[in-house]
Amino acid sequence: MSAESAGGPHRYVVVGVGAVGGGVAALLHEAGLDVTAVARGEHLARLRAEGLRLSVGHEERVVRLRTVGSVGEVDWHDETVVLLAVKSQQTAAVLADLAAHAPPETPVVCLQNGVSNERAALRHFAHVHAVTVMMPASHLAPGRVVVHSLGAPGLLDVGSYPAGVDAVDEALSADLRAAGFESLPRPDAMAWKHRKLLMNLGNGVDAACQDGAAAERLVALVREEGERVLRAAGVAVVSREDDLARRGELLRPLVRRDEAGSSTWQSLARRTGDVEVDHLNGEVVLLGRLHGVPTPANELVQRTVNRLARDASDVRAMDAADLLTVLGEQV
Ligand SMILES: NC(=O)C1=CN([C@@H]2O[C@H](COP(=O)(O)OP(=O)(O)OC[C@H]3O[C@@H](n4cnc5c(N)ncnc54)[C@H](OP(=O)(O)O)[C@@H]3O)[C@@H](O)[C@H]2O)C=CC1
Ligand SMILES: CC(C)(CO)C(=O)C(=O)O
Repeated sequence: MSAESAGGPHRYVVVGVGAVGGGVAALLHEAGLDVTAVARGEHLARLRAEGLRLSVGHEERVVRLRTVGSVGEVDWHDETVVLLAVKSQQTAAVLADLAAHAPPETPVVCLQNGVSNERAALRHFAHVHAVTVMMPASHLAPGRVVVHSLGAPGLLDVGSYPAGVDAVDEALSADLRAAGFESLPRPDAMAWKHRKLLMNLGNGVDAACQDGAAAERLVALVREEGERVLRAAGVAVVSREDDLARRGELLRPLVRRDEAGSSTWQSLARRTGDVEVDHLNGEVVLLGRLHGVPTPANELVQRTVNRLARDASDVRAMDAADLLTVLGEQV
């Protein structure tokens, strides 16, 4: 626990140590926090054999994390906090596993995009927390994580789900600050996550389509639908201005477009076979259906990106102009 921390000491179990989870686990570990990483496959083998090759900004080093191959191998304690950092389509399987092994009072923190993970976690665990993840990072090869920021490695504001701030939020936020992140406890974390959701509606287009004016138009369409749907659903969303003010110049990402795109681009680039789009554009589609708002652009992006993932297609192989034509739109 950091000296600043309140409500601890905490032991962090990070489930999913890819771009975000790997970066957070490594930096918390380097700050002296007790961290266990849960990984799988070739990534797990590399972490055990060679450690995590971590780049942050221009610096690179190897970080030796305590690593296990499943949550069943974790030595669970009362003070354990789970940081869930898998893609949203992987959450259900992880939660089922966690429910079988972790004590039910374990706090579960969703270090993820989208807004569906917290609700899913609450079916199994009474204490769920939400983090708005502003952290451009990539994990494109086993054993390797790159944090693309020249400023703070990430901006990770924390709050209780569905609302409020408790001692776990305060302690986690302090530990994240001790690890170099920018972080504040926030009682309205989900309003921030809904603003982030609107931004992430562009992830699928970034993964599927070449850059250019047509892609920009398609992103604008999915976001306009998203704004309309959230308004119709009466969901609280922080303003674009507040979001921009919070980001300020804190991150200064160094992402090179040829090296890593959005997290959905990375899933497609790694040919993982599945993508997060059902929990990003699919969230807008779901809310649209519940509230009688048409969402053709989000439906098309959802279907298209799922198909590309299933077919293990190349990234950015499509021309967004073709998708605009399907929608009866043009640049
Ligand atoms: N990357 C980024 O820049 C950002 C990502 N985010 C969000 O953060 C969340 C995590 O994304 P990201 O870090 O990119 O994802 P990654 O795919 O890079 O990392 C997820 C890791 O979890 C592993 N995993 C999945 N299921 C299990 C399991 N059951 N047991 C152990 N390990 C498992 C994956 O393994 P495998 O590869 O085998 O599937 C992978 O190594 C997402 O919600 C994303 O949208 C938010 C902001 C920025
Ligand atoms: C880094 C960022 C903001 C945009 O690409 C992101 O959230 C993601 O990749 O999912």
